[in-house]
Amino acid sequence: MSRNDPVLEIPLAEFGILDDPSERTTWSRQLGRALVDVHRRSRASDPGLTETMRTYAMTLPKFGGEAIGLANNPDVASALADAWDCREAVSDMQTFGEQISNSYEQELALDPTLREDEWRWALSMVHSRTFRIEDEYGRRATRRALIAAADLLNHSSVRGEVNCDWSANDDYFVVTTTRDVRAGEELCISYGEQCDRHFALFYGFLPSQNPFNRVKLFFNGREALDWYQELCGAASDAPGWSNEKERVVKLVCDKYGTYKMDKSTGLRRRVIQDLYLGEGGKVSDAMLLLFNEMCGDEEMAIAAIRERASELRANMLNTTERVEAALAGSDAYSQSLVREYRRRKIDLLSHIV
Ligand SMILES: C[S@@+](CC[C@H](N)C(=O)[O-])C[C@H]1O[C@@H](n2cnc3c(N)ncnc32)[C@H](O)[C@@H]1O
Repeated sequence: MSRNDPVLEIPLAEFGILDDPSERTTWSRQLGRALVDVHRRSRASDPGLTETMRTYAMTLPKFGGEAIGLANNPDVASALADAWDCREAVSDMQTFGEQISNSYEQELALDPTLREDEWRWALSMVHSRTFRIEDEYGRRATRRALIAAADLLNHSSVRGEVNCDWSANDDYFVVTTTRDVRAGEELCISYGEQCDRHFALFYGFLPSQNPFNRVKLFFNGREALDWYQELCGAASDAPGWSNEKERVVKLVCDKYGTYKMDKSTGLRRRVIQDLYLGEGGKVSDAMLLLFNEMCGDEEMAIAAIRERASELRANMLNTTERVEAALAGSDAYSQSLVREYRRRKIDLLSHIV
C-alpha cells in the first residue's frame, strides 16, 4: 500500500456505536449501557444497534479475567495508595475509580440488576477501544464512538512504526495510511503521545518503546523550591528565601503555568505542573527555568536536578519491597504491569544520575 491509501471507510450508522449528546447520560454511561445490553442479549432494552454492530459487540473481550487498565482495578489502586513513587498514577486511579463508582450508582438506580463487574467490564471497553470524535465545525460536543474493525488497530509510540491515521465526518469513519506499508506489516495508529501512565491506566499495556515516557520530579513549583532550600541546608524560615521562592514561582508560572482547581478552596489557581525528566535525560523547560532562576547558573541547576533524580531513584529502589507486599493480593497481570511500569521509571531516572 502507498501513502494516503484508504484502509477502512466505515459508515458510522451501520458499524458504529455513538453516544448521543442530547441524552441525559454522559458519553461513557451511554456506551457502557449499550455494551451491557448487547452482552445480555437484552431485546427489552435494545440500544437500537444494527444487527451487524450487535454481532460485532458480542466478540469483544469478556470481563471476568484480567482487568483492562489499572484505573479500572480498585484492588491495585488501594494497594498502591501510599506508594509515593506512583503518586500521579494513584491520584488518577482514585479520580477515575470514583467516577466509575458514581456512574455505577447512577446506573444501578435505573437498573437494579446491573452487576458491578459487568459495569466495570463495559467501561473498560469504552476507555480502551473507543475514539473521540470532534466536530471540526463545533456544531456539537465531542462524541465517543466504538467502531467495528477500527478498534482492532493497535498502538505504537514510535513515529516510524505508526503507519495509519483516522478521521471522521458525520457519516464515515476513515482510516488511511500515513506512509508506504509493506505486505504483511501490521497496521497501527497512535493512541496519543502519552507517557506510560496513560497506557497502564486506560489500556492495560506499556508500549514496547515510549519516547514520550517521563518521570515527574516535583508536583508543583513550591514543592521543588522547598526541596531546593532544604538541599542548600537553609532552615525553612531562613530570611530571604520566601520572597525569592515567590518571585521564581511567579516567573515560571507566567511562562509555563496552567490553571488547576484547588480542592480546598474551590478556586482555580495557576500552578507549574511540567516538572519532569523525559526519556534520554531530557529535562522539561519549566523545570530548567525554575532551577536556573533559583541557582543563578545552568550548571548548578542541572546538578540540582540530577540530585533530585538520584534521590527519587534510590527511594524507588528502597520501596520496591513495600510495593511488592502491597500488590501481593492483586492479580498476576496487574502485578507485572506495575512492576514493569516502575522498572521503566527507574531506568529513566538512571539516565541522568
Ligand atoms: C483498541 S484495542 C486494539 C485491539 C486489540 N489488540 C484486540 O485484539 O482486540 C486496545 C487494546 O489492545 C491492546 N494493545 C494495543 N496496542 C498494543 C501494544 N502496542 N502492545 C500491547 N497491547 C496493545 C491493549 O490491550 C489495548 O487495551
